[in-house]
Amino acid sequence: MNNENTLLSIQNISKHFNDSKAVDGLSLDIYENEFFALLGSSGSGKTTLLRMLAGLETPTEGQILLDDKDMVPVHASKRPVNLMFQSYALFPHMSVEQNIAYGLEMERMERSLIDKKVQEMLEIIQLEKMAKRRPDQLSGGQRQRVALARALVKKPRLLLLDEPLGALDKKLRSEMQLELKRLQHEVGITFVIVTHDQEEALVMADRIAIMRDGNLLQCGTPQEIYEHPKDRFAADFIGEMNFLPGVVQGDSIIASSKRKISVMSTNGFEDGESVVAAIRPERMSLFLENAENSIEGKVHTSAYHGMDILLHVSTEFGEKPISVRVPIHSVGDKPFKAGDSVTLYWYEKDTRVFANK
Ligand SMILES: Nc1ncnc2c1ncn2[C@@H]1O[C@H](COP(=O)(O)OP(=O)(O)OP(=O)(O)O)[C@@H](O)[C@H]1O
Repeated sequence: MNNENTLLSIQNISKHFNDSKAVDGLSLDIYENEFFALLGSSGSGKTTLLRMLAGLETPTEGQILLDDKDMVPVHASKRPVNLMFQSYALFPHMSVEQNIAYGLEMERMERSLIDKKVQEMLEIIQLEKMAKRRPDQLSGGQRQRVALARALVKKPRLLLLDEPLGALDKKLRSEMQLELKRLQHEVGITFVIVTHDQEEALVMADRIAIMRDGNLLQCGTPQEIYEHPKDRFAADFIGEMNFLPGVVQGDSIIASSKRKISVMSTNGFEDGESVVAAIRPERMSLFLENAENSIEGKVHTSAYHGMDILLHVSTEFGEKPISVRVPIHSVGDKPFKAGDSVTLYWYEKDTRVFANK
């Protein structure tokens, strides 16, 4: 975890390509020893920002301070920063240890020191026994670890990773997410990772920045962002969310069916304003004591997911069925059929309120 010393301060940075504003006046601080994720949909400017940090793209305006020094005038090769691409770009004719040693040899480092550093990295990535193999004799996950070792052996202040797990299959991907986190912790170097996969960002990052249209929509810990998304877009982007439309009245929301939805806070909205009440599917339940909110409905579809059953329930709250995740242990092996009557319960503390737009 970070100790909240600022390592990198991005100040009002922009990159305009002709008339397209890829990054547009973005400011952000990244801490020492932090695992930071830039998350956003395609075209939101993540890669452009990363490339500016690496020195592969010159900002139209703004500053990038690393250890209080402006990096913008500094050539990519002179920055204490390393960028790892999705295609690991290992040298196919070289062994694992030669691949890791390459950057240090280019610096003409003394042989014994190179050997020591390579050995250290091999231990960290747990591939000591495969030091003599060539990349084509390794699995995808092992190749990935070699690429990481190669990027880390020169001990950059900052490691930038652009969709590093994009090429891996789902199972290996989740293994490598944990492995990357472990590695980052062990080497104590700040990682900035670009991903469009919200689950990946939640699992790996100490903090996440959600980017939208070249700017920062929200920045916070995974829990802050999941529990308190800034607006409807962020709520929809991270995890799943039900949105029930209505208008504010006092400290409640009145749905179009006139039914009252209790909320903890109307989030600054005034009486009569058009809003949505937002509730995550796993925070709704078929059995919940003392829940302030409930609604009857009919099962529209039911899908078995192993850990839980995902129900889509038609209610008076609108055309779109409400999604509910029902843990298997709470229903046993009792199947649901379309048309079954159910009642959904949820607490007001789990209900957020956003503008309806
Ligand atoms: N070299 C370029 N010339 C012109 N426009 C560009 C260039 N690079 C990026 N853009 C534009 O800038 C915007 C942001 O692109 P960027 O690649 O940074 O987004 P991204 O969030 O990384 O998307 P993805 O997840 O698809 O890679 C896009 O509209 C893109 O078309």
